[in-house]
Amino acid sequence: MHNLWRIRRYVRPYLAQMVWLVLAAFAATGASIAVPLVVARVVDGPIADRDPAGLFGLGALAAVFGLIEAGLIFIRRWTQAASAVGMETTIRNEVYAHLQRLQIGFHDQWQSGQLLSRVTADLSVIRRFLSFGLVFLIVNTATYLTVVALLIHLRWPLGLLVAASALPLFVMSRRFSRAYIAASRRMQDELGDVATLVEESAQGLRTIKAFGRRPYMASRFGREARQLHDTAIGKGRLLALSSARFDLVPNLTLAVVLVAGSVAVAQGHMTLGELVAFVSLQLMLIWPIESLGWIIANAQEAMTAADRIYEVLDTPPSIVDRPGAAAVAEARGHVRFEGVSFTYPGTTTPVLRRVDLDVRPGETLAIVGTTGSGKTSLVSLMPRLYDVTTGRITIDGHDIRDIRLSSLRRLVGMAFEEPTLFSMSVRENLTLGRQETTDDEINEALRVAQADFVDELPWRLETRIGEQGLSLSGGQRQRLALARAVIGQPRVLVLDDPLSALDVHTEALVEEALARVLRGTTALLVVHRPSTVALADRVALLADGEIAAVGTHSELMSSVPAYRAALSAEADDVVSR
Ligand SMILES: Nc1ncnc2c1ncn2[C@@H]1O[C@H](COP(=O)(O)OP(=O)(O)OP(=O)(O)O)[C@@H](O)[C@H]1O
Repeated sequence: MHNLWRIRRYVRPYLAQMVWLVLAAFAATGASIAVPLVVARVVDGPIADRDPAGLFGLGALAAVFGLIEAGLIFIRRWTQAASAVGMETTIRNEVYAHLQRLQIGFHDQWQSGQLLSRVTADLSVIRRFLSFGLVFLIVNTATYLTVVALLIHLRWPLGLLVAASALPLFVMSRRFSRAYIAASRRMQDELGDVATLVEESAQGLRTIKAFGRRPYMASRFGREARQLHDTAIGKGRLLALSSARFDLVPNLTLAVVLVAGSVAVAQGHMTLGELVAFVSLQLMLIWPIESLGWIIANAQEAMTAADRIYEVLDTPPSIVDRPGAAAVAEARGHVRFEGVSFTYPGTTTPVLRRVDLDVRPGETLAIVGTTGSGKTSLVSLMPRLYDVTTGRITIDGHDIRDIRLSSLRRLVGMAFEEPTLFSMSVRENLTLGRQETTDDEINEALRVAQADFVDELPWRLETRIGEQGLSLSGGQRQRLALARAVIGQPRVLVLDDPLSALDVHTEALVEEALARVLRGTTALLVVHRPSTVALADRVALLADGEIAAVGTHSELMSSVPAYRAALSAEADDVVSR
């Protein structure tokens, strides 16, 4: 309940609209309550007196009330839709922005399908609650109380009987809500699991097909979908059973009222018109009671949805600007790792231990090591994708945690082994972090990355690339990612094996152009192939998370057998790939 209550912050801007719509709903209910009272007058007046002229006036009055009710319902529904969609959009934008702010460590630990279902399905549940559940909860409760008060006023013994029927309804609704909340949380979590599977399968479709794993994946998906189906059926059954029970109470009460009311009319304690009005009013209670099950269900779902959304929103981003962090406009690019150790969040074994490195301005340091030795982890610390666990990394003597993140990410350009391109134009992909880049700078970056294939694309820089750039080859994607990293000549360039998908000829061309870029910038270069090592001034050998040796390529070749082994193992690996 607490988290659902917190949603009120998003309701506040729409408070005036919400008040209007509740007032409209009240007025509409008032108009509909008035109709049975007019009918009572019709029965006891013109019908009993056989006065057709009187009938006309009261009939017109009932029609006016009917029209007013219809008009007010239109106003309510219209305002309702606009305000609820507005609130949903605001929350969705906030959750999305928060997800962007959260560190990579958070995303490592959360399945993307779970996040997806929170941003879509859970928010729709909250929208439904704000637009229907909440409004009907208020209006139906008020209708119920008003009608019961009127019934007691009309004929108190029968009215009290109707009021007493609220007791079993109360007991039933408590039981129902307890069972339903567990079922709805289970279903929302399972929905997230299914979304994760769909997303993974869409991304890994090629691998699945290539390994002939379609039947296996289909059966895995079938199992999850079946589970979701069973939970949904269980939830539906719970709702159906409760709705039937909720429905039974007013109908049984109605039967008792009809019998007792007829006796009262026969004994002259009540007029026929009063009985008609009583029964008509009592019929008006059926919808508020029937809808009780649905409203409780909707409120429970909204509570679990709010819990799930706040699980994300309440996770504070851990990689943020420190208080007093400053922008660094000009840097020479002197990079130092001082006693750096790093353990991935949520794990206990350090993947980097006591790493000390000194990369002078303009120097290129290659990082070599066997697979799993921690190369990617090491370079990921540079743009603060993760923060060091102990020790520090400095640029020109500033701890990178004391540099504003926006400034740091301008100083540091990065290309990953797995290049991610977005469903946008080549230009937008290239200038992702630097919108102000000129065409000349873009062309220069494309030249360095040997990405002249862009000229042959149908709309050159404006060509949209498919989802994740799938319509490009692996090598083409890598070259675009490399161009993106070198654009604007960042002071520190971090390249995590950016040439792995290139053929030998293209690689040689890229290396040649890259050599010129590297002269003007400090670079950390994760390298697998001996040929790429030539780009570096010095090499650091990483073994099992520790720096085993630092020196020039020829020094290490001649004096460190582990270096020779690491490079030849990588070379073998490349050949076998
Ligand atoms: N997100 C993560 N969470 C937990 N552990 C991780 C994560 N990413 C990598 N690791 C672990 O950290 C260690 C170092 O991985 P890393 O990717 O840095 O090695 P690498 O030298 O770059 O390997 P490769 O040459 O295969 O790319 C490995 O044992 C890996 O299992």
